[in-house]
Amino acid sequence: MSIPTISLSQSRATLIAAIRDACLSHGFFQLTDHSIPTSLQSSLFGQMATFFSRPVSIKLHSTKQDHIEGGYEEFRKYSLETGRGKPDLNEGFAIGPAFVKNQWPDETVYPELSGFRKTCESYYAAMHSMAREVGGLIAEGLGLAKDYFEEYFKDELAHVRLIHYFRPDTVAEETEEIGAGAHTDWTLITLLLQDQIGGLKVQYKDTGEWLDVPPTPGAYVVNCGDLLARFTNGVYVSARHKVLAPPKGLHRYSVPYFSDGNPEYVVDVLPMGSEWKEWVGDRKGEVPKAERLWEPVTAGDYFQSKWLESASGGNVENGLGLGA
Ligand SMILES: O=C(O)CCC(=O)C(=O)O
Ligand SMILES: [Fe+2]
Repeated sequence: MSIPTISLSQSRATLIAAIRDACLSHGFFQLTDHSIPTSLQSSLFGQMATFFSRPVSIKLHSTKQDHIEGGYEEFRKYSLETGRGKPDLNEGFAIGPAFVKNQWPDETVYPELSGFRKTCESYYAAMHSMAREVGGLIAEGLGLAKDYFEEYFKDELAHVRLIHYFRPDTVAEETEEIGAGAHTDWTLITLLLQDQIGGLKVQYKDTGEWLDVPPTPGAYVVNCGDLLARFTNGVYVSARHKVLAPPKGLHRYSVPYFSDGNPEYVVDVLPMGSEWKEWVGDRKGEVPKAERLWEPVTAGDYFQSKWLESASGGNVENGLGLGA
């Protein structure tokens, strides 16, 4: 059993149906034959390796100042698994849209980082278009117009997060350590690029089994987030996933694009089209209010509440920011 791999170069109808099946079963799939250039992916990985290899004191100069901004996020800053009580073994660099403050490293002071900002901005723009494209395919699969989510994507407060996972010397090899604790994403969809190290696992809702998401060069791992689950009243799966810490000496790099939406957008059960009937059996038509699983929420409020939960210490007994 593994998550499906779906090629973007097939007939639109087949593609839409394949994505819908994946959203209904695993909530995860890999997308191949997309239009993101390999050269952009490799320059991004190159820039990430250079940035994260700088001393912490330098990286701290570009520390992110609040939840919507971009910038450096220290090792062990977050704990994604509610109640696990331990911080995740990763550091990151968040990139927000141009209308928020991004704490870029000063490339005149650190010439080794020249091109970092430009590469990150190109990558962000490419991911925003890809998210809109995938959003269109998902909308059509729900029997809605292709541009149904346009208002959601307009002035979207999405973030790309450059992530660097490693096991510090102080953490024994034999301990089972977690790079990112089990969680669901807070997004409509997430588009993730991962390197060849592996360690990402997704829980299959029917059996509880943890399935590997095997590294596939250049492919995007796409998953449904909590907002897509809310839009579909829980029919599309926002699956739990986690990342194991790499073995000592190995470094894993991954890059999710979190489609968190326009902060003002109200997320509520969709007016599902006629096809909804055919593929969801007895849950047909517009889902009656009495059966709704969640109350409407703005995308911005949802993002803020989840961010505070993972960063405030809510998931870690003695607070966060413990440093490496
Ligand atoms: O690094 C990965 O493979 C996944 C990261 C992730 O799930 C997250 O940051 O939400
Ligand atoms: Fe995630």
